Amino acid sequence: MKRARLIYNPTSGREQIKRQLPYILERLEKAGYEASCHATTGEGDAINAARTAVKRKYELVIAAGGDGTINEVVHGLAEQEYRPNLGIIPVGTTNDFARAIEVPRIIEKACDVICDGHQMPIDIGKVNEHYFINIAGGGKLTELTYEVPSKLKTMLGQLAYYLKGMEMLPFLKPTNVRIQYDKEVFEGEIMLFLVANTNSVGGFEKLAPSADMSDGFFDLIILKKTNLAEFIRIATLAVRGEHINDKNIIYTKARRINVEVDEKMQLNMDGEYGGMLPGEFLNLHRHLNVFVPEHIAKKKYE
Ligand SMILES: Nc1ncnc2c1ncn2[C@@H]1O[C@H](COP(=O)(O)OP(=O)(O)OP(=O)(O)O)[C@@H](O)[C@H]1O
Repeated sequence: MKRARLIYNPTSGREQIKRQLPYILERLEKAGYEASCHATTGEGDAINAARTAVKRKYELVIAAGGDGTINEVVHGLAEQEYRPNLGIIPVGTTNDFARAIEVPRIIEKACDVICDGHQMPIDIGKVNEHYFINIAGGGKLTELTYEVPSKLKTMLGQLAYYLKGMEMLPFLKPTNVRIQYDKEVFEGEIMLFLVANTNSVGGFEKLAPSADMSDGFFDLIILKKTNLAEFIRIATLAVRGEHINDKNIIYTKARRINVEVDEKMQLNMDGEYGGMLPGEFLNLHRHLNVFVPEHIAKKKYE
């Protein structure tokens, strides 16, 4: 019999997952899985729970939580040779990745997606020893995000927050970097760079309009040094996806991106702290099989 392990964060979002556990486990059993679950206890625990599920050779691992929990589960699976299929139940405050693959935030419907059994092979990003499934990035702006008390989780969700809270903007400072992407190089001062695997980032659904999560490429966005007025203008354009042709933006596809920095720079991965730069971003092509709605799987992959 196939076995499924549900890894859930009991503190995610509005904490509705706990009440729904019997329902989820029953749905999995009906779909032919022997199902069990693990409640995460704090930072890093979902990584260990995913590693254990790999060791025990589960066929399916389900991450239930926000982007933080999903990132940790992806980390625990992606580093292994044997990788169970991944299901997502989006019950977090922010679920950009679930939105990218169109998994609904309603638990019953997310269970339908898993139990219907349509899968899609998804690229995973790796930088140094960290993994991401949605987006990574760096720059002073992304460092400021950790100081935001409201804990809006993804970087650009926080950018939108900053744009509302204008008092943060004067703190935006450019950083000197050398970014090598495939055979090209950018050297100079930037406000931020983003390495996107999907086009769904904190409400900016057109930030990386041509991102394709299984083409083997990242969408790289570099925002060069700008003044405050230009920065706000470009952020406004980004809402409509009209930033990509701006002279201050480099927008391109790349498989391998190497970032060198003058000063130390923090890395943001799927909205969480992801270690320090310098680093090399590698695209692990079609590295994880993820359950998606039928119409998404049919579009390209079946
Ligand atoms: N039992 C727990 N108690 C407190 N924190 C936890 C627990 N389990 C996991 N966490 C932490 O919660 C973080 C955020 O989780 P996640 O992204 O799933 O939820 P979220 O609802 O989107 O986030 P948040 O409530 O922080 O806005 C995880 O990265 C993890 O480190």
